[in-house]
Amino acid sequence: MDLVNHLEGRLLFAVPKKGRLLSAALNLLEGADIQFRRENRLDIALVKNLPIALVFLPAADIPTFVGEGRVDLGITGYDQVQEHDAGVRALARARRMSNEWDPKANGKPQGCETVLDLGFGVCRLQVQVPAKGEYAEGKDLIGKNIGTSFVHLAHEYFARLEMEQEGITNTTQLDGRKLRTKIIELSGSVEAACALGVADGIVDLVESGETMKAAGLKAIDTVVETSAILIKSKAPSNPEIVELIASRIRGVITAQKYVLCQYNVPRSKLPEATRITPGKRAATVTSLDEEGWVAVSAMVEKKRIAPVMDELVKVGATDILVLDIHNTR
Ligand SMILES: Nc1ncnc2c1ncn2[C@@H]1O[C@H](COP(=O)(O)OP(=O)(O)OP(=O)(O)O)[C@@H](O)[C@H]1O
Ligand SMILES: O=P(O)(O)OC[C@H]1O[C@H](OP(=O)(O)OP(=O)(O)O)[C@H](O)[C@@H]1O
Repeated sequence: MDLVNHLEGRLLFAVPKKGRLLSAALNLLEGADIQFRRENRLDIALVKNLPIALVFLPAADIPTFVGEGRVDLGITGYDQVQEHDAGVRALARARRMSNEWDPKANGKPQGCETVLDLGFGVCRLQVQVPAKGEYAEGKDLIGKNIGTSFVHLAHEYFARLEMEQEGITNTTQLDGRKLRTKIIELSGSVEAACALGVADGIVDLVESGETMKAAGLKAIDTVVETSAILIKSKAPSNPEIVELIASRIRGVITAQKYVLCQYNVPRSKLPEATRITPGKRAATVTSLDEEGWVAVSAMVEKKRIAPVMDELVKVGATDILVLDIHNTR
């Protein structure tokens, strides 16, 4: 089937085609009941049960497609959106410098908006240097070679440091600055750059720190803290479907974050117990057949459930059950 000719009237939703965000993004789609079958090697998949088409793109390109309004919705890293925005700022600066800048040139709304933090893909974009070397802070790298895939964020980071060093406080003077620090664009395995003599320092992502440690590097500063986000274009083709998808995904995320805690407690202890499990809005309290006892059910953050159960036992709760929540709205 020629999929491209079946896109008419469908909302386009970009999903990372590979890498760290792919499997969590696919889990979210499944949880939100977005049903599709992706043909081998095809980067477009029609959704069976909604007027949506999924477009599988590199995470780094998704902010461009969404920002230019070519795609309505997307899942990518906050770091990628920041890098894209820094690239747009760089282009605008270059145009201003060459007097080519025409603010009315593009009447269409540009840029993307964050709809939701998705809670996965959590890591930091950090400045890293050889662990045993002489560099201790970002400014020690001014004038040196920096390897990175995040060239625009690295450029802005070092431009700021250079300006600070020169006592310049007016950031508009970023325009037309020739950076003394050399930013070297690398597309992967950035950590190898120092050991191979390509760079004195790097700007790259760190999650557990294993890759950094294995490469004999240490972090000396953080440029951006990031996690996966749902973004939308400023003028989506169908705002109602965007809201529907956002609401379904929000429900899945909440379900993943919370468990349902149910227990019985003497009515006299109810105020203490509901202080421990206040619920999202409020705990649900029902009477039990047994005189003087009530049953309580409340949503509790998954990561807090063990201490919450300890506290409940202390105030006299019994028959405590913890249940997974499949979905919520
Ligand atoms: N170690 C990590 N832990 C958590 N999230 C990460 C990690 N590495 C990357 N990410 C997130 O996933 C996004 C995509 O990175 P990833 O390395 O998977 O890229 P990719 O699309 O496979 O491209 P590449 O070919 O450059 O590796 C990053 O922008 C970041 O938001
Ligand atoms: O702190 P850690 O848990 O070790 O994770 C950090 C690594 O993960 C990412 O790379 P990835 O493995 O996705 O491959 P890449 O280098 O090809 O981008 C990132 O670029 C780091 O190299």
